[in-house]
Amino acid sequence: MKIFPSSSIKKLDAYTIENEPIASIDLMERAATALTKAITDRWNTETPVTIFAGPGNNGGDALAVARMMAEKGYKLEVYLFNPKGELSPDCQTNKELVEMMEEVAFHEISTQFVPPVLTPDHLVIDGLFGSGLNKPLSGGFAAVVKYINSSPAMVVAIDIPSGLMGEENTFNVKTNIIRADVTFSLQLPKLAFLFAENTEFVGEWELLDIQLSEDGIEETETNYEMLEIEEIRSLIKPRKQFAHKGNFGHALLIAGSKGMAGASVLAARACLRSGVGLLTVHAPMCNNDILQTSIPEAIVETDANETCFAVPTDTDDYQAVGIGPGLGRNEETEAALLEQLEHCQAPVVVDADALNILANHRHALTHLPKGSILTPHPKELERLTGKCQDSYERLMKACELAHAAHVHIVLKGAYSAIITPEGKCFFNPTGNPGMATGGSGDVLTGVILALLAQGYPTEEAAKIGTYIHGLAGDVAQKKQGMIGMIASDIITCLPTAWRLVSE
Ligand SMILES: NC(=O)C1=CN([C@@H]2O[C@H](COP(=O)(O)OP(=O)(O)OC[C@H]3O[C@@H](n4cnc5c(N)ncnc54)[C@H](O)[C@@H]3O)[C@@H](O)[C@H]2O)[C@@H](O)CC1
Ligand SMILES: Nc1ncnc2c1ncn2[C@@H]1O[C@H](COP(=O)(O)OP(=O)(O)O)[C@@H](O)[C@H]1O
Ligand SMILES: [K+]
Repeated sequence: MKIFPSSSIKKLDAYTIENEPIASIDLMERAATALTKAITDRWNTETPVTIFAGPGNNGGDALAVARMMAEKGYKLEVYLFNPKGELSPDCQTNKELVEMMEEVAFHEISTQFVPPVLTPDHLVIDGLFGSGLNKPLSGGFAAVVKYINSSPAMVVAIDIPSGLMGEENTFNVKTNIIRADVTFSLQLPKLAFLFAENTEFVGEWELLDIQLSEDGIEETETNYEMLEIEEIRSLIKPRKQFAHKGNFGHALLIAGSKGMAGASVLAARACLRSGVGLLTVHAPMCNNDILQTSIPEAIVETDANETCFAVPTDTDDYQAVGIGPGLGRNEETEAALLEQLEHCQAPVVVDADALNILANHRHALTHLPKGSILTPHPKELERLTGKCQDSYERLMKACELAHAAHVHIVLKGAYSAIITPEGKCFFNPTGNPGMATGGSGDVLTGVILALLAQGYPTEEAAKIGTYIHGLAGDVAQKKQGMIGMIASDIITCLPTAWRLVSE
């Protein structure tokens, strides 16, 4: 599913109007019908409703919703803010329609606004501004937003909370943005919904289908997309009847140190549960017995060092290498890692301590093996790129790094972003906060390593791996609950996740 910047949404709207064809006012009617259904499904006619409409088409939507809800018997009060005496044509039409309805208490505000009483029973519908917002709210509009935010009422935002920009909010005035409980967004999500710091404004969000032109969506370019199960399913290669383990690659995992054998065990198990033909784990001598007993399916190659990775190994026989989980950061490991990466031909998944070491040797980032993937969580990314003020800036910096180093990046978190060197970002919808537990990232490294070893192109390996990892987390959450689940449960649920997307 594509995610468009606000500038493209207007064009898409126009494309639909021209090519469906449909009159602009009828498209608004369609949006209002979907909005009214979504609202009336959740709140009954007993709910006192106060609607705040702005001068543009977001306000037009709100006024049309007011009319439709009044026709269903809701008791409504409507405030239309028109400080410049200028409404969009469709907003004007809907104003005239709602003004005529006796059952609606309608107020058009041009200067003085006496705020209505809002109780915890009230439902506020926010239709002040939508995707047409072009600067942070200020003055009278900011005052209205603050009033709504300070009230105890439930708030539903139409399309996007008023005051929130669709993409960048780094320099926005946070107190002047509506804090919605629910946002009903039209057709497609906004990029801003995917950032942690905006949940306080967006609340729970739901998409409403208003049948914007499929051709228009297809033709309009965007750098942002949400992964969907159909795409992942189409990427997974079926196994041939006479397939043998040689067809599924030999992966090398360089992981673990004294006290952190667990990270290597988790990554190795996840790799084996993701279809790899053979797996060799390179580990310090002290972890040999642990690995041999806990993962009989893996081959263990011991480092000459007792406690950490210190001697680079030959990678010629491997199709992919995973490096980092539980590696530690001592000097010997640092030197070994840099040398290992310099001489490696196969694509590498670089995670955890390997990323932290690279943060101190940024020059090495630019000559990673072709097809490599970095899998940082936000803190690891900032060690590589420098501090970021918010998720948008972090995403932009990750894009710059992917471009400069010519690597793919999986920026982890809720809605993990898979970023290509060309600047495309694919957001992952699977996963849940139960995965915010030590070791979950090691599992992801193992899954992506297995896919690279099987010969999946880098972008596909990152997409499939991230999606499956989150899906396994969702299956684990259903079985164990968010609080009780641990990273090993994600591994246990990988087979079910694979079945869900491949059968
Ligand atoms: N995209 C779609 O698919 C559809 C969009 N519709 C609605 O139309 C909305 C977009 O409508 P518009 O483009 O008219 O945009 P808005 O309704 O967001 O308002 C834009 C107007 O507000 C002014 N404005 C922008 N920022 C301001 C600020 N900080 N302070 C004061 N005034 C400001 C602009 O100059 C313009 O006049 C969507 O959010 C949605 O609710 C629906 O009616 C139909 C379909
Ligand atoms: N709230 C969440 N929603 C979805 N996925 C999450 C959430 N929290 C964590 N995850 C996923 O769990 C993994 C955590 O990785 P990481 O932080 O590296 O953990 P660790 O270092 O403990 O292995 C990532 O893949 C991340 O996307
Ligand atoms: K709004």
